[in-house]
Amino acid sequence: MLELKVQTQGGCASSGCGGSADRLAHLPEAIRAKVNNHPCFSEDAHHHYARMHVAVAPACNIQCHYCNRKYDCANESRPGVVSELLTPDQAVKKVLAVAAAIPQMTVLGIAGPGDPLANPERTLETFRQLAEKAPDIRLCVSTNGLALPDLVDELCQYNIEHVTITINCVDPDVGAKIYPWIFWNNRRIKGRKAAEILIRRQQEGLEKLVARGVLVKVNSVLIPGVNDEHLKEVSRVVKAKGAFLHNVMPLIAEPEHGTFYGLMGQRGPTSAELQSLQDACAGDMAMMRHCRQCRADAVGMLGEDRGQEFTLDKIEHLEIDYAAAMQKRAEVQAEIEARRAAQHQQTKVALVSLASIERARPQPKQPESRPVLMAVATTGGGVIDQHFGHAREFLIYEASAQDVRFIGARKVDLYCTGSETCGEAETRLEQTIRALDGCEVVLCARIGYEPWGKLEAAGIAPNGEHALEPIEDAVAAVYRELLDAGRLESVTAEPERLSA
Ligand SMILES: C[S@@+](CC[C@H](N)C(=O)[O-])C[C@H]1O[C@@H](n2cnc3c(N)ncnc32)[C@H](O)[C@@H]1O
Ligand code: SF4
Ligand code: SF4
Repeated sequence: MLELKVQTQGGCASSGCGGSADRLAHLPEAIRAKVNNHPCFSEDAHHHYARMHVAVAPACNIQCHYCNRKYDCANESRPGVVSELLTPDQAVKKVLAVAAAIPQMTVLGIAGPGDPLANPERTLETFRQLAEKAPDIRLCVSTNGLALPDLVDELCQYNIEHVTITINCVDPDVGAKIYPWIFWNNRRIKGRKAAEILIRRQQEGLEKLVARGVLVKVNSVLIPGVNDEHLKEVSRVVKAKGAFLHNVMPLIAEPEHGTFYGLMGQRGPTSAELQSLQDACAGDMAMMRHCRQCRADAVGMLGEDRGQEFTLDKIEHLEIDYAAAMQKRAEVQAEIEARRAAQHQQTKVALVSLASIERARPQPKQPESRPVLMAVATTGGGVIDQHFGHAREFLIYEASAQDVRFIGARKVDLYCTGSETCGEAETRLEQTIRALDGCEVVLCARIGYEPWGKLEAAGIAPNGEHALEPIEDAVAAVYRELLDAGRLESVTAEPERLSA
Protein backbone atom coordinates (compact mmCIF):
# COMPACT_ATOMS: atom_id res chain seq x y z
CA MET A 1 0.00 0.00 0.00
CA LEU A 2 1.26 3.45 -0.88
CA GLU A 3 1.69 5.84 1.99
CA LEU A 4 1.43 9.55 1.45
CA LYS A 5 4.84 11.16 1.59
CA VAL A 6 5.01 14.83 0.84
CA GLN A 7 8.49 15.71 -0.22
CA THR A 8 9.59 19.26 0.11
CA GLN A 9 13.02 20.86 -0.12
CA GLY A 10 14.93 17.96 1.15
CA GLY A 11 12.49 15.17 1.20
CA CYS A 12 10.32 14.49 4.18
CA ALA A 13 11.27 11.08 5.37
CA SER A 14 8.30 10.54 7.63
CA SER A 15 4.92 9.51 6.34
CA GLY A 16 1.73 11.41 6.92
CA CYS A 17 3.19 14.80 5.99
CA GLY A 18 0.96 17.52 4.69
CA GLY A 19 2.83 19.86 2.36
CA SER A 20 5.85 22.10 2.66
CA ALA A 21 4.65 23.37 6.03
CA ASP A 22 4.90 19.93 7.52
CA ARG A 23 8.61 19.77 7.06
CA LEU A 24 8.82 22.75 9.38
CA ALA A 25 6.57 20.99 11.85
CA HIS A 26 9.01 18.08 12.04
CA LEU A 27 11.96 20.26 12.99
CA PRO A 28 13.06 20.63 16.60
CA GLU A 29 11.35 23.65 18.17
CA ALA A 30 14.57 25.68 18.53
CA ILE A 31 15.35 25.32 14.82
CA ARG A 32 11.77 25.85 13.72
CA ALA A 33 11.75 29.16 15.57
CA LYS A 34 14.80 30.25 13.56
CA VAL A 35 13.48 29.30 10.13
CA ASN A 36 9.71 29.66 10.36
CA ASN A 37 9.71 33.20 8.97
CA HIS A 38 13.02 33.09 7.09
CA PRO A 39 12.24 33.21 3.35
CA CYS A 40 15.57 31.66 2.32
CA PHE A 41 15.93 28.96 4.96
CA SER A 42 12.32 27.78 4.56
CA GLU A 43 10.60 27.20 1.21
CA ASP A 44 7.22 27.57 2.84
CA ALA A 45 8.16 30.90 4.45
CA HIS A 46 9.22 32.36 1.12
CA HIS A 47 5.60 32.57 0.01
CA HIS A 48 4.85 34.89 2.91
CA TYR A 49 7.94 36.79 4.03
CA ALA A 50 10.37 39.15 2.35
CA ARG A 51 14.10 39.78 2.61
CA MET A 52 16.47 42.59 1.84
CA HIS A 53 20.16 42.90 1.14
CA VAL A 54 22.26 45.97 1.84
CA ALA A 55 25.30 46.53 -0.33
CA VAL A 56 27.95 47.65 2.16
CA ALA A 57 30.78 45.29 1.20
CA PRO A 58 32.53 46.23 -2.07
CA ALA A 59 35.84 44.35 -1.79
CA CYS A 60 36.61 40.67 -2.16
CA ASN A 61 39.53 38.57 -0.98
CA ILE A 62 39.28 35.96 -3.73
CA GLN A 63 38.43 35.78 -7.41
CA CYS A 64 35.83 33.37 -8.78
CA HIS A 65 35.80 32.74 -12.52
CA TYR A 66 32.07 33.55 -12.61
CA CYS A 67 32.09 36.91 -10.83
CA ASN A 68 32.48 40.44 -12.12
CA ARG A 69 31.11 43.13 -9.85
CA LYS A 70 31.87 46.00 -12.23
CA TYR A 71 28.89 45.30 -14.45
CA ASP A 72 25.66 46.91 -13.24
CA CYS A 73 22.25 46.95 -14.82
CA ALA A 74 19.20 48.14 -12.87
CA ASN A 75 17.01 45.70 -14.79
CA GLU A 76 19.14 42.73 -14.05
CA SER A 77 18.86 40.59 -10.98
CA ARG A 78 21.85 38.41 -10.26
CA PRO A 79 24.46 38.16 -7.52
CA GLY A 80 27.13 40.84 -7.32
CA VAL A 81 25.03 43.51 -9.08
CA VAL A 82 24.19 46.71 -7.15
CA SER A 83 23.04 50.22 -7.99
CA GLU A 84 24.25 52.05 -4.85
CA LEU A 85 27.03 51.20 -2.47
CA LEU A 86 26.05 52.21 1.09
CA THR A 87 27.93 53.20 4.22
CA PRO A 88 26.84 51.34 7.37
CA ASP A 89 24.82 54.40 8.51
CA GLN A 90 23.04 54.65 5.19
CA ALA A 91 22.39 50.92 5.20
CA VAL A 92 20.84 51.06 8.66
CA LYS A 93 18.59 53.93 7.61
CA LYS A 94 17.50 51.98 4.54
CA VAL A 95 16.75 48.84 6.57
CA LEU A 96 14.57 50.77 9.01
CA ALA A 97 12.73 52.48 6.12
CA VAL A 98 12.08 49.18 4.34
CA ALA A 99 11.06 47.37 7.54
CA ALA A 100 8.54 50.13 8.29
CA ALA A 101 7.12 50.04 4.74
CA ILE A 102 7.19 46.24 4.22
CA PRO A 103 6.17 44.68 7.55
CA GLN A 104 6.61 41.15 6.19
CA MET A 105 10.34 41.84 5.65
CA THR A 106 11.91 39.61 8.29
CA VAL A 107 15.49 39.16 7.14
CA LEU A 108 18.39 41.49 6.42
CA GLY A 109 21.30 39.90 4.64
CA ILE A 110 24.70 41.23 3.69
CA ALA A 111 25.83 39.45 0.55
CA GLY A 112 28.16 41.79 -1.19
CA PRO A 113 28.55 43.01 -3.79
CA GLY A 114 31.97 41.63 -2.73
CA ASP A 115 32.59 39.46 0.30
CA PRO A 116 31.05 40.79 3.54
CA LEU A 117 33.83 39.29 5.65
CA ALA A 118 36.54 40.82 3.46
CA ASN A 119 35.02 44.14 4.64
CA PRO A 120 34.65 43.26 8.31
CA GLU A 121 34.42 46.81 9.71
CA ARG A 122 31.59 47.88 7.39
CA THR A 123 29.71 44.59 7.76
CA LEU A 124 30.02 44.29 11.53
CA GLU A 125 29.17 47.95 12.13
CA THR A 126 25.95 47.50 10.13
CA PHE A 127 25.06 44.41 12.16
CA ARG A 128 25.99 46.11 15.45
CA GLN A 129 23.63 49.01 14.83
CA LEU A 130 20.80 46.84 13.55
CA ALA A 131 20.99 44.38 16.45
CA GLU A 132 20.37 47.38 18.70
CA LYS A 133 17.88 49.41 16.64
CA ALA A 134 15.83 46.68 14.96
CA PRO A 135 15.82 43.63 17.22
CA ASP A 136 12.88 42.08 15.34
CA ILE A 137 14.90 41.62 12.14
CA ARG A 138 16.96 38.48 11.55
CA LEU A 139 20.51 39.17 10.44
CA CYS A 140 22.28 37.00 7.88
CA VAL A 141 25.59 37.02 6.09
CA SER A 142 26.85 35.30 2.97
CA THR A 143 30.58 34.63 2.52
CA ASN A 144 33.13 32.69 0.51
CA GLY A 145 34.48 31.55 3.90
CA LEU A 146 38.13 32.60 3.59
CA ALA A 147 37.97 35.03 6.52
CA LEU A 148 35.19 33.20 8.35
CA PRO A 149 37.00 31.21 11.06
CA ASP A 150 38.47 34.42 12.52
CA LEU A 151 35.10 36.20 12.66
CA VAL A 152 32.72 33.57 14.04
CA ASP A 153 32.86 34.95 17.58
CA GLU A 154 32.06 38.48 16.46
CA LEU A 155 29.21 37.34 14.25
CA CYS A 156 27.69 35.45 17.17
CA GLN A 157 27.99 38.59 19.30
CA TYR A 158 25.38 40.27 17.04
CA ASN A 159 22.94 37.34 17.24
CA ILE A 160 23.60 36.16 13.73
CA GLU A 161 21.82 32.84 13.56
CA HIS A 162 22.07 32.20 9.83
CA VAL A 163 25.22 32.15 7.72
CA THR A 164 25.70 31.13 4.10
CA ILE A 165 29.06 29.81 2.89
CA THR A 166 29.71 29.32 -0.81
CA ILE A 167 31.44 25.96 -1.16
CA ASN A 168 31.91 24.90 -4.76
CA CYS A 169 34.37 22.08 -4.10
CA VAL A 170 36.19 20.07 -1.47
CA ASP A 171 38.93 18.99 -3.89
CA PRO A 172 41.69 21.54 -4.65
CA ASP A 173 42.11 20.19 -8.19
CA VAL A 174 38.50 21.13 -8.90
CA GLY A 175 38.98 24.41 -7.00
CA ALA A 176 41.91 25.40 -9.19
CA LYS A 177 39.51 25.47 -12.15
CA ILE A 178 37.12 27.84 -10.36
CA TYR A 179 39.38 30.21 -8.37
CA PRO A 180 42.36 31.82 -10.15
CA TRP A 181 43.61 33.42 -6.90
CA ILE A 182 42.97 34.26 -3.27
CA PHE A 183 44.39 37.10 -1.18
CA TRP A 184 45.63 35.55 2.02
CA ASN A 185 47.98 36.86 4.74
CA ASN A 186 48.83 39.89 2.58
CA ARG A 187 49.82 37.75 -0.39
CA ARG A 188 48.16 36.77 -3.61
CA ILE A 189 48.19 32.98 -3.89
CA LYS A 190 47.28 31.18 -7.10
CA GLY A 191 46.26 27.78 -8.42
CA ARG A 192 45.87 24.58 -6.43
CA LYS A 193 47.54 26.02 -3.32
CA ALA A 194 44.97 28.85 -3.24
CA ALA A 195 42.07 26.43 -3.55
CA GLU A 196 43.56 24.24 -0.81
CA ILE A 197 43.67 27.14 1.66
CA LEU A 198 40.18 28.32 0.74
CA ILE A 199 38.69 24.84 1.17
CA ARG A 200 40.41 24.36 4.53
CA ARG A 201 39.14 27.73 5.81
CA GLN A 202 35.59 27.07 4.56
CA GLN A 203 35.44 23.73 6.35
CA GLU A 204 36.90 25.22 9.52
CA GLY A 205 34.35 28.05 9.43
CA LEU A 206 31.50 25.59 8.88
CA GLU A 207 32.57 23.47 11.85
CA LYS A 208 32.91 26.49 14.14
CA LEU A 209 29.49 27.86 13.21
CA VAL A 210 27.78 24.51 13.71
CA ALA A 211 29.48 24.17 17.11
CA ARG A 212 27.99 27.57 18.05
CA GLY A 213 24.48 26.53 16.99
CA VAL A 214 24.38 28.81 13.93
CA LEU A 215 22.32 27.47 11.01
CA VAL A 216 24.54 27.17 7.97
CA LYS A 217 23.37 27.16 4.38
CA VAL A 218 25.91 26.06 1.82
CA ASN A 219 25.69 27.63 -1.63
CA SER A 220 27.29 25.75 -4.52
CA VAL A 221 27.41 27.06 -8.05
CA LEU A 222 26.79 24.25 -10.53
CA ILE A 223 29.36 24.59 -13.31
CA PRO A 224 28.80 21.90 -15.95
CA GLY A 225 31.94 19.93 -16.72
CA VAL A 226 33.81 21.51 -13.79
CA ASN A 227 32.12 20.56 -10.52
CA ASP A 228 28.80 18.93 -11.49
CA GLU A 229 29.63 15.35 -10.48
CA HIS A 230 31.79 16.60 -7.61
CA LEU A 231 28.91 18.48 -5.94
CA LYS A 232 27.46 15.20 -4.68
CA GLU A 233 30.64 14.78 -2.64
CA VAL A 234 30.40 18.40 -1.45
CA SER A 235 26.84 17.78 -0.30
CA ARG A 236 27.87 14.63 1.58
CA VAL A 237 30.77 16.36 3.32
CA VAL A 238 28.91 19.50 4.41
CA LYS A 239 25.95 17.52 5.59
CA ALA A 240 28.21 15.30 7.70
CA LYS A 241 29.60 18.45 9.29
CA GLY A 242 26.14 19.73 10.21
CA ALA A 243 25.15 22.16 7.43
CA PHE A 244 21.39 22.78 7.58
CA LEU A 245 20.62 23.43 3.94
CA HIS A 246 22.35 22.99 0.58
CA ASN A 247 21.59 25.44 -2.21
CA VAL A 248 22.87 24.24 -5.58
CA MET A 249 22.51 27.21 -7.92
CA PRO A 250 22.98 27.36 -11.69
CA LEU A 251 26.02 29.16 -13.05
CA ILE A 252 25.11 32.45 -14.73
CA ALA A 253 27.67 33.14 -17.45
CA GLU A 254 27.16 35.55 -20.34
CA PRO A 255 29.93 37.15 -22.39
CA GLU A 256 28.53 40.65 -21.68
CA HIS A 257 29.11 40.19 -17.93
CA GLY A 258 32.84 40.14 -18.63
CA THR A 259 33.58 37.16 -16.40
CA PHE A 260 36.22 34.59 -17.28
CA TYR A 261 33.60 31.88 -17.73
CA GLY A 262 31.32 34.22 -19.69
CA LEU A 263 34.11 35.13 -22.08
CA MET A 264 35.31 31.54 -22.39
CA GLY A 265 31.85 30.33 -23.39
CA GLN A 266 31.40 28.18 -20.29
CA ARG A 267 27.71 27.28 -20.26
CA GLY A 268 25.32 27.14 -17.30
CA PRO A 269 23.23 24.04 -16.60
CA THR A 270 19.78 23.39 -18.08
CA SER A 271 16.76 23.24 -15.74
CA ALA A 272 16.76 19.45 -16.09
CA GLU A 273 20.48 19.17 -15.21
CA LEU A 274 19.98 21.39 -12.18
CA GLN A 275 17.00 19.42 -10.94
CA SER A 276 18.74 16.12 -11.51
CA LEU A 277 21.78 17.21 -9.51
CA GLN A 278 19.63 18.68 -6.73
CA ASP A 279 17.78 15.37 -6.51
CA ALA A 280 21.06 13.44 -6.49
CA CYS A 281 22.44 15.63 -3.69
CA ALA A 282 19.24 15.50 -1.68
CA GLY A 283 19.25 12.16 0.15
CA ASP A 284 17.98 13.24 3.51
CA MET A 285 19.76 16.60 3.34
CA ALA A 286 17.50 19.60 2.94
CA MET A 287 17.96 21.21 -0.47
CA MET A 288 17.05 24.80 -1.22
CA ARG A 289 15.29 25.00 -4.56
CA HIS A 290 13.68 28.41 -4.28
CA CYS A 291 16.78 30.63 -4.42
CA ARG A 292 16.36 33.49 -6.91
CA GLN A 293 20.07 34.44 -7.05
CA CYS A 294 19.28 37.96 -5.93
CA ARG A 295 21.17 41.18 -6.42
CA ALA A 296 23.31 42.34 -3.51
CA ASP A 297 20.79 45.18 -2.93
CA ALA A 298 17.52 43.26 -3.52
CA VAL A 299 14.42 44.29 -1.55
CA GLY A 300 11.05 42.52 -1.24
CA MET A 301 9.64 39.04 -1.67
CA LEU A 302 12.01 36.56 -3.32
CA GLY A 303 11.54 36.94 -7.04
CA GLU A 304 10.62 40.61 -6.80
CA ASP A 305 12.87 43.62 -6.43
CA ARG A 306 11.51 46.81 -4.93
CA GLY A 307 14.96 48.35 -4.52
CA GLN A 308 14.08 51.35 -6.69
CA GLU A 309 11.44 52.42 -4.13
CA PHE A 310 14.11 52.80 -1.46
CA THR A 311 17.02 54.59 -3.11
CA LEU A 312 19.07 56.94 -0.92
CA ASP A 313 17.47 60.11 -2.25
CA LYS A 314 14.04 58.71 -1.28
CA ILE A 315 14.90 57.64 2.27
CA GLU A 316 17.51 60.17 3.35
CA HIS A 317 15.05 62.62 4.87
CA LEU A 318 12.53 60.14 6.22
CA GLU A 319 11.78 60.25 9.95
CA ILE A 320 11.12 56.68 11.10
CA ASP A 321 9.39 55.83 14.35
CA TYR A 322 10.72 52.30 14.58
CA ALA A 323 8.95 51.46 17.87
CA ALA A 324 5.60 52.11 16.14
CA ALA A 325 6.77 50.25 13.05
CA MET A 326 7.76 47.25 15.16
CA GLN A 327 4.27 47.12 16.67
CA LYS A 328 2.69 47.19 13.22
CA ARG A 329 5.13 44.55 11.96
CA ALA A 330 4.18 42.21 14.80
CA GLU A 331 0.48 42.62 14.00
CA VAL A 332 0.92 42.00 10.28
CA GLN A 333 3.13 38.98 10.92
CA ALA A 334 0.55 37.53 13.33
CA GLU A 335 -2.08 37.86 10.57
CA ILE A 336 0.25 36.10 8.13
CA GLU A 337 0.74 33.24 10.58
CA ALA A 338 -3.03 32.83 11.04
CA ARG A 339 -3.57 32.75 7.27
CA ARG A 340 -0.70 30.34 6.84
CA ALA A 341 -2.07 27.93 9.43
CA ALA A 342 -5.48 27.85 7.71
CA GLN A 343 -3.84 27.27 4.33
CA HIS A 344 -1.71 24.42 5.67
CA GLN A 345 -4.73 22.69 7.08
CA GLN A 346 -6.53 22.91 3.74
CA THR A 347 -3.49 21.58 1.86
CA LYS A 348 -3.08 18.68 4.24
CA VAL A 349 -6.65 17.58 3.57
CA ALA A 350 -6.13 17.82 -0.21
CA LEU A 351 -2.95 15.74 -0.11
CA VAL A 352 -4.43 13.04 2.06
CA SER A 353 -7.34 12.87 -0.33
CA LEU A 354 -4.94 12.52 -3.29
CA ALA A 355 -3.17 9.62 -1.62
CA SER A 356 -6.45 7.88 -0.87
CA ILE A 357 -7.15 7.59 -4.61
CA GLU A 358 -3.90 5.76 -5.13
CA ARG A 359 -4.65 3.47 -2.21
CA ALA A 360 -8.00 2.61 -3.75
CA ARG A 361 -6.51 1.52 -7.06
CA PRO A 362 -6.94 -2.15 -7.94
CA GLN A 363 -4.06 -4.45 -7.03
CA PRO A 364 -1.58 -5.09 -8.49
CA LYS A 365 -1.57 -1.47 -9.62
CA GLN A 366 0.21 -1.56 -12.91
CA PRO A 367 1.11 0.65 -14.59
CA GLU A 368 1.73 3.30 -11.92
CA SER A 369 0.58 6.87 -12.43
CA ARG A 370 3.35 9.06 -13.77
CA PRO A 371 4.38 12.38 -12.20
CA VAL A 372 3.42 15.68 -13.84
CA LEU A 373 5.23 19.03 -13.74
CA MET A 374 2.97 22.05 -13.25
CA ALA A 375 3.90 25.73 -13.49
CA VAL A 376 2.22 28.21 -11.15
CA ALA A 377 1.78 31.98 -11.45
CA THR A 378 1.70 33.67 -8.05
CA THR A 379 2.54 37.02 -6.53
CA GLY A 380 3.10 35.40 -3.12
CA GLY A 381 1.00 34.40 -0.15
CA GLY A 382 1.08 30.75 -1.27
CA VAL A 383 -1.94 31.16 -3.57
CA ILE A 384 -2.50 31.14 -7.35
CA ASP A 385 -3.33 34.78 -7.90
CA GLN A 386 -1.42 36.02 -10.93
CA HIS A 387 -2.44 36.64 -14.54
CA PHE A 388 -0.35 34.48 -16.89
CA GLY A 389 0.78 37.55 -18.82
CA HIS A 390 1.99 39.36 -15.71
CA ALA A 391 4.24 36.60 -14.41
CA ARG A 392 7.96 37.30 -14.32
CA GLU A 393 8.58 33.81 -13.00
CA PHE A 394 6.70 30.55 -12.55
CA LEU A 395 7.01 28.21 -9.59
CA ILE A 396 7.38 24.62 -10.74
CA TYR A 397 5.78 21.77 -8.80
CA GLU A 398 5.95 18.06 -9.42
CA ALA A 399 2.76 16.22 -8.59
CA SER A 400 2.59 12.47 -8.24
CA ALA A 401 0.32 10.04 -6.50
CA GLN A 402 2.77 10.06 -3.60
CA ASP A 403 3.47 13.72 -3.14
CA VAL A 404 3.48 17.31 -4.34
CA ARG A 405 6.94 18.78 -4.30
CA PHE A 406 8.41 22.13 -5.15
CA ILE A 407 11.05 21.84 -7.89
CA GLY A 408 12.20 25.41 -8.47
CA ALA A 409 11.41 28.82 -9.93
CA ARG A 410 11.89 29.65 -13.59
CA LYS A 411 12.30 33.25 -14.67
CA VAL A 412 10.59 34.44 -17.84
CA ASP A 413 10.36 37.72 -19.68
CA LEU A 414 7.17 39.59 -19.01
CA TYR A 415 4.73 38.58 -21.76
CA CYS A 416 2.13 41.34 -21.39
CA THR A 417 3.90 44.72 -21.24
CA GLY A 418 1.34 46.99 -22.89
CA SER A 419 0.61 48.07 -26.43
CA GLU A 420 3.96 49.75 -27.25
CA THR A 421 5.83 46.52 -27.01
CA CYS A 422 3.16 44.29 -28.44
CA GLY A 423 5.28 43.52 -31.47
CA GLU A 424 7.70 41.69 -29.18
CA ALA A 425 4.98 39.83 -27.35
CA GLU A 426 5.00 36.96 -29.76
CA THR A 427 8.64 36.15 -29.19
CA ARG A 428 8.31 36.68 -25.44
CA LEU A 429 5.47 34.21 -25.35
CA GLU A 430 7.62 31.78 -27.25
CA GLN A 431 10.42 32.35 -24.74
CA THR A 432 7.99 31.74 -21.89
CA ILE A 433 6.84 28.51 -23.47
CA ARG A 434 10.48 27.44 -23.80
CA ALA A 435 11.10 28.28 -20.15
CA LEU A 436 8.19 26.04 -19.20
CA ASP A 437 9.78 23.09 -20.96
CA GLY A 438 8.69 19.81 -19.37
CA CYS A 439 5.59 21.33 -17.73
CA GLU A 440 2.23 19.92 -18.76
CA VAL A 441 -0.08 22.31 -16.90
CA VAL A 442 0.13 26.01 -16.09
CA LEU A 443 -2.01 27.28 -13.22
CA CYS A 444 -2.78 30.99 -13.15
CA ALA A 445 -5.53 33.39 -12.08
CA ARG A 446 -6.38 34.38 -15.65
CA ILE A 447 -5.00 34.00 -19.13
CA GLY A 448 -5.70 35.58 -22.54
CA TYR A 449 -7.17 33.75 -25.51
CA GLU A 450 -4.02 33.85 -27.62
CA PRO A 451 -1.51 32.51 -25.09
CA TRP A 452 -4.08 29.88 -24.16
CA GLY A 453 -4.05 28.54 -27.70
CA LYS A 454 -0.27 28.65 -28.05
CA LEU A 455 0.27 26.91 -24.74
CA GLU A 456 -2.15 24.19 -25.74
CA ALA A 457 -0.41 23.79 -29.07
CA ALA A 458 2.87 23.36 -27.16
CA GLY A 459 1.36 20.59 -25.03
CA ILE A 460 0.89 22.71 -21.88
CA ALA A 461 -2.66 22.81 -20.54
CA PRO A 462 -3.60 26.28 -19.23
CA ASN A 463 -5.79 26.17 -16.14
CA GLY A 464 -7.47 29.20 -14.56
CA GLU A 465 -9.96 27.25 -12.48
CA HIS A 466 -8.02 27.33 -9.22
CA ALA A 467 -7.58 31.08 -8.85
CA LEU A 468 -6.94 32.17 -5.25
CA GLU A 469 -6.53 28.61 -4.01
CA PRO A 470 -3.45 27.51 -2.03
CA ILE A 471 -0.83 26.26 -4.51
CA GLU A 472 -0.15 22.73 -3.27
CA ASP A 473 -3.84 22.22 -2.74
CA ALA A 474 -4.61 23.20 -6.34
CA VAL A 475 -1.73 21.17 -7.78
CA ALA A 476 -3.00 18.10 -5.90
CA ALA A 477 -6.55 18.77 -7.12
CA VAL A 478 -5.48 19.02 -10.77
CA TYR A 479 -3.40 15.86 -10.46
CA ARG A 480 -6.40 14.13 -8.97
CA GLU A 481 -8.58 15.27 -11.89
CA LEU A 482 -6.04 13.84 -14.32
CA LEU A 483 -5.90 10.58 -12.39
CA ASP A 484 -9.70 10.37 -12.36
CA ALA A 485 -9.75 10.97 -16.10
CA GLY A 486 -7.29 8.07 -16.55
CA ARG A 487 -4.72 10.30 -18.26
CA LEU A 488 -1.67 9.41 -16.18
CA GLU A 489 -1.40 5.69 -16.47
CA SER A 490 2.09 5.28 -17.80
CA VAL A 491 5.51 5.58 -16.28
CA THR A 492 7.42 4.04 -19.11
CA ALA A 493 5.54 5.10 -22.22
CA GLU A 494 6.12 8.52 -23.78
CA PRO A 495 3.76 10.77 -21.77
CA GLU A 496 0.53 11.62 -23.54
CA ARG A 497 0.54 15.45 -23.56
CA LEU A 498 -2.41 16.61 -21.54
CA SER A 499 -3.79 19.31 -23.78
CA ALA A 500 -3.47 17.36 -27.02
C1 LIG B 1 27.72 37.67 -4.93
S1 LIG B 1 28.02 36.43 -3.78
C2 LIG B 1 28.31 37.37 -2.34
C3 LIG B 1 28.78 36.61 -1.17
C4 LIG B 1 30.17 36.06 -1.22
N1 LIG B 1 31.12 36.88 -1.84
C5 LIG B 1 30.16 34.68 -1.84
O1 LIG B 1 30.65 34.51 -2.94
O2 LIG B 1 29.66 33.78 -1.18
C6 LIG B 1 26.48 35.64 -3.48
C7 LIG B 1 26.33 34.28 -4.14
O3 LIG B 1 26.22 34.46 -5.54
C8 LIG B 1 26.98 33.47 -6.19
N2 LIG B 1 27.32 33.94 -7.52
C9 LIG B 1 28.05 35.00 -7.85
N3 LIG B 1 28.17 35.12 -9.18
C10 LIG B 1 27.48 34.08 -9.72
C11 LIG B 1 27.25 33.62 -11.04
N4 LIG B 1 27.75 34.25 -12.09
N5 LIG B 1 26.50 32.50 -11.22
C12 LIG B 1 25.97 31.85 -10.16
N6 LIG B 1 26.18 32.24 -8.88
C13 LIG B 1 26.92 33.32 -8.66
C14 LIG B 1 28.15 33.29 -5.27
O4 LIG B 1 28.81 32.09 -5.51
C15 LIG B 1 27.50 33.35 -3.92
O5 LIG B 1 27.03 32.08 -3.54
S1 SF4 C 1 33.68 35.35 -3.47
FE1 SF4 C 1 31.71 36.27 -3.99
S2 SF4 C 1 32.17 38.42 -4.40
FE2 SF4 C 1 34.14 37.33 -4.35
S3 SF4 C 1 34.59 36.87 -6.46
FE3 SF4 C 1 33.49 35.11 -5.65
S4 SF4 C 1 31.29 35.49 -6.03
FE4 SF4 C 1 32.39 37.41 -6.34
S1 SF4 D 1 20.12 34.91 -3.18
FE1 SF4 D 1 18.93 33.09 -2.58
S2 SF4 D 1 19.43 32.83 -0.43
FE2 SF4 D 1 20.04 34.94 -0.97
S3 SF4 D 1 18.26 36.24 -0.51
FE3 SF4 D 1 18.06 35.62 -2.62
S4 SF4 D 1 16.81 33.78 -2.51
FE4 SF4 D 1 17.60 34.10 -0.47
